[in-house]
Amino acid sequence: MDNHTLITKESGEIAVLLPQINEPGQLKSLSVDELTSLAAEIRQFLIEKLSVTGGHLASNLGVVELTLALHYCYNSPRDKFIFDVGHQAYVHKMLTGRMDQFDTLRKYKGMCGFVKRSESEHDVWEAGHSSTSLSAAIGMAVARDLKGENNKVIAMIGDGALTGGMAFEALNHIGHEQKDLMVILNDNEMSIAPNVGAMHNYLSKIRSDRHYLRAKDELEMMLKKIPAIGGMLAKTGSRLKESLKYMMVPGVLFEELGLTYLGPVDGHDIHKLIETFKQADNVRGPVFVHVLTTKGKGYKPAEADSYKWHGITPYKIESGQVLKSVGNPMYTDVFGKTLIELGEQDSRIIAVTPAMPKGSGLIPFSERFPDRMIDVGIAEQHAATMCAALAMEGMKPVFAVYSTFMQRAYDQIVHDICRHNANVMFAIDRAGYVGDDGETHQGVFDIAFMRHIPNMVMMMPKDENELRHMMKTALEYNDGPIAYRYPRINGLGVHLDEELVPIPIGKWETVREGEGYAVLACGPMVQVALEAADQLKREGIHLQVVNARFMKPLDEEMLLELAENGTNMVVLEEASEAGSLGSAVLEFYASKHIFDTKVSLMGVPDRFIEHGSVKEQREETGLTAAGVVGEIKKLMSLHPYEIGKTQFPS
Ligand SMILES: Cc1ncc(C[n+]2csc(CCOP(=O)(O)OP(=O)(O)O)c2C)c(N)n1
Ligand SMILES: CC(=O)[C@@H](O)[C@H](O)COP(=O)(O)O
Ligand SMILES: [Mg+2]
Repeated sequence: MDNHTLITKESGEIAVLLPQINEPGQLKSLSVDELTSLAAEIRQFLIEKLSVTGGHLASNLGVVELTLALHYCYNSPRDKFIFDVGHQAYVHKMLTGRMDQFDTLRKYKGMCGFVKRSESEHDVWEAGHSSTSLSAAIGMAVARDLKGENNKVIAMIGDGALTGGMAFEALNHIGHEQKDLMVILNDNEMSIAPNVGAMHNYLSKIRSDRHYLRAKDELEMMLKKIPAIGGMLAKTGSRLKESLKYMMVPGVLFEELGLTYLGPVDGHDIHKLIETFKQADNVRGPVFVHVLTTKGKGYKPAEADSYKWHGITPYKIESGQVLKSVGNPMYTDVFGKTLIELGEQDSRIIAVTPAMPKGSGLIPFSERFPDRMIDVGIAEQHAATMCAALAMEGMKPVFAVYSTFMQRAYDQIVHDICRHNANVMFAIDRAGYVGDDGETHQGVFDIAFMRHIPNMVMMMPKDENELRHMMKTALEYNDGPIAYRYPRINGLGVHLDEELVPIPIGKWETVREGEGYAVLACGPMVQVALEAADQLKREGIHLQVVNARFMKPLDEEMLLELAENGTNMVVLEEASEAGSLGSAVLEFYASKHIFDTKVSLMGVPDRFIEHGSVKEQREETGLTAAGVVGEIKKLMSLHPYEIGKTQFPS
């Protein structure tokens, strides 16, 4: 593709430098002024491309100069660039030969929204989940030294990602190991939401305090002037130096951890960035470079509200108007609204979010009950254990968490919540396929890793109205942890009951009568099964559809009844086929020594499912009405059932 066509005329500006960049080595011949012009062209490109595809605009606009300076100063892929989360690597992708793929960003079979090793040799570390970069950096540095190589290892971590426990664990180890590596803190004072926590407060102090902002060199010069002569005076001198350091040297916390702190440096000033990296190159051991950036830099709407523009759907460039498809309320919205209703009734309810207040639909709740919504930062493990303690003190915590991020808290769920049998309610959002974020974010493992834990109750609603009833069920359940999981899609637009009635624990419902063959489905798959039943009905086949709304406990009575009737069945779920509801059904029959019942599994196969729309992901894995029809017909041919015992109205 001709790179000259990359920048449209819409902006009236034509890119001059950008079309010439096919690989990062070409940057080295540019002057700082040219790099600055290139930064403007990159921004224009991103603003235009993402207006069509959507994506993580604000984070990427903030790191344009930083990424340019890194590629200018170092030699990727020999030097290893590790991007934390990996949502802010668009500029890196542009500079490493992928400019022509931006029209396919996050699209099915298109370019991934995160760092992806199969896309480029310059992508050395994949992520999607936060706070892994520092562990990756020390791992690569140790390996480099053992291999006797001498490349640089550079981790770029955001201030949000720095709130994650893993990052602290890694810093602790990095300071101990004293390997040569560079940690770049991209501090834009934002996680997705405004950042939280004591570390955030500490960084803000460095940012804003004029004393702290003094150049470190200047301070060191001052300190050197304190006489270094023997005896009392020397002792006093060194104590004084230490005190002054604590008072005046920025980043002393990182210095005390064993990293050389450089900064804070303006992350939009390429000249200063280059100077700082040169300085860093002269340091032995780990260096911590504190870079200050503005999230959304260069696009007014994104600068003004980077929260909204963190991950954005397509928009109009001129007005910044976001083009959202109108549809039924999302499950998340119904969750948020219902939580307020329940919160009015029960003051013990406390919502806990690990850094996803808006994504989890909790903003209205936090506005209504400011003291009862806690954002703990990117700290899923801590959130889970804290919820256990809240519950043990008589509160009713709702751990609102994306399925994928809950993976972080597995041990805390086992050890602190389930073992204590604490009354924690889990609101597991993004359960099932999530669409354009792709494989790192799919919510398809939680049934498998939750249902085997003693004391856990787990359910999934067939529609948003049932979600409301499940939330009431959870609130009234006082026998231990209970989870309701729901997908990242619009609801069905069903009527929402005002009066909420608890559902009997472990009771499934038959939503369509049938004979001989049944689909046991959960969540949105119930709708898919009903569509399949409609298609089969036209062929005279009466498929029973069961809303298997409890993943644990199972409706054993219904399962025994189905077996007694000789019903052959498909278990349909948007969850890993291994270990989820289908496995639970098979385990149940095996435990009862029932081996005649034919059970076929339709779930997510044993591989990671890439980005695309939810529809495409379902099609790829056969979780569609057509897929169910095919599977039922296969069952019919392998295990014919004598149809005709029951009469159905036509
Ligand atoms: C374990 C985990 N929890 C939550 C998230 C969701 N998440 C993605 S980016 C992000 C904010 C990261 O903030 P920061 O590192 O400062 O990057 P910025 O977008 O500000 O550049 C969050 C909370 C995640 N990716 N991983
Ligand atoms: C990078 C990241 O992890 C988040 O920004 C994520 O993309 C948010 O996903 P939702 O759009 O589902 O809230
Ligand atoms: Mg940030």
